[in-house]
Amino acid sequence: MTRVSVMGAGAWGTAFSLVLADAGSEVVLWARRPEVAEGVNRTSRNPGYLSDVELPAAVRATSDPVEALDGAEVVVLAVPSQRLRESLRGWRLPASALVVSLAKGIELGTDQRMSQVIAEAGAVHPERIGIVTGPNLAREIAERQPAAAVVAAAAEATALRLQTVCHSPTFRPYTNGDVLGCELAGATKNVIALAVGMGSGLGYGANAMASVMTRGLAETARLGEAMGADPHTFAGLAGMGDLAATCMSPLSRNRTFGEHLGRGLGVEEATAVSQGVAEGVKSCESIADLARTHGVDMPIVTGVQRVVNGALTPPEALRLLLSRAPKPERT
Ligand SMILES: NC(=O)c1ccc[n+]([C@@H]2O[C@H](COP(=O)([O-])OP(=O)(O)OC[C@H]3O[C@@H](n4cnc5c(N)ncnc54)[C@H](O)[C@@H]3O)[C@@H](O)[C@H]2O)c1
Ligand SMILES: O=P(O)(O)OC[C@H](O)CO
Repeated sequence: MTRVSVMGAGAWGTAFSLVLADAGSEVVLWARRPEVAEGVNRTSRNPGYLSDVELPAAVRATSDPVEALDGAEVVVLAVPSQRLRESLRGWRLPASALVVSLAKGIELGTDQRMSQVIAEAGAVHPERIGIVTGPNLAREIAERQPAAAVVAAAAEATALRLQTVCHSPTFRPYTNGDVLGCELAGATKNVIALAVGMGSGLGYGANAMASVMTRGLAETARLGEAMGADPHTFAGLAGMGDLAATCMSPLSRNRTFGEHLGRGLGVEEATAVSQGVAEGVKSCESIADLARTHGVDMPIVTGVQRVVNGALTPPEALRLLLSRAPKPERT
């Protein structure tokens, strides 16, 4: 039985703990708040997130990171992207453990992907790092609805080991060696979902949604190719798959946040009425920066960034997108 630590007891850390336990691992879930850890141990439910979901007996919790990490063969990092570096600085990861990121974001200020933050701040060799991504809305996963996912790692042995560790009767992970492409796709789809949400908040329907999704994927793939990713990644689960789930589902925090903006709320007001982290609100800045650095045109990401910064309203951003010079689809 593999001993896995899940560091972060939010919606996805909690749901993924259930997957790992269903796949046969012994899981220790680290929660920042002692009352959350105590609640998990006493009631087999996380009082803070998905509180109606009963967790398997193989999941126990602690608020002590040293206890959580003790003896872990696999460490799963489930804190928001912008909090990963500071979290890693406070933890001592077991020397030989595989380290997996669940976060979908790009770090502000450094423009680093999560695997890069783990290598740098956690002093972990890239061969021991993996990520899990794909169309995985936490609520559906916790209800054991079927889903596929991607386990990406530079080292094939790492990807295969992690695939085994999280392959449950309802969760089907595929391996992928393109860590860069998978991470870019996961972070950028959150920004595209904000744009789709804005369109929905403005009252637009399926045509607008499909147009933003498709052109959003085109600009994501452009950035990926410029940075050296495999173009096929963007048509797969980490790309098209996750984009579709996030943009279409009312469960998505990013899409919902965008809807609030589209209905006229400001970023602070939308944050106040939102539950859980909408990663795209921060990552739009770092992805727009990556686009500038690599000379890639990303009009949807840039439009979202300008709305988030308060430079444009959603209707103004839409008008700008539609008034761009006409061009062939494949440029
Ligand atoms: N919820 C989903 O459906 C889902 C699915 C796939 C991937 N993800 C990704 O997983 C990551 C985590 O998302 P989530 O849904 O669990 O978020 P969440 O908002 O539900 O929970 C975030 C967790 O991080 C903790 N946290 C917040 N600030 C922290 C800090 N400064 N230091 C340490 N811990 C802190 C919170 O206490 C909480 O336990 C995000 O990058 C998200 O994009 C989420
Ligand atoms: O709720 P969101 O918008 O963070 O999306 C959740 C997942 O990333 C979907 O795969």
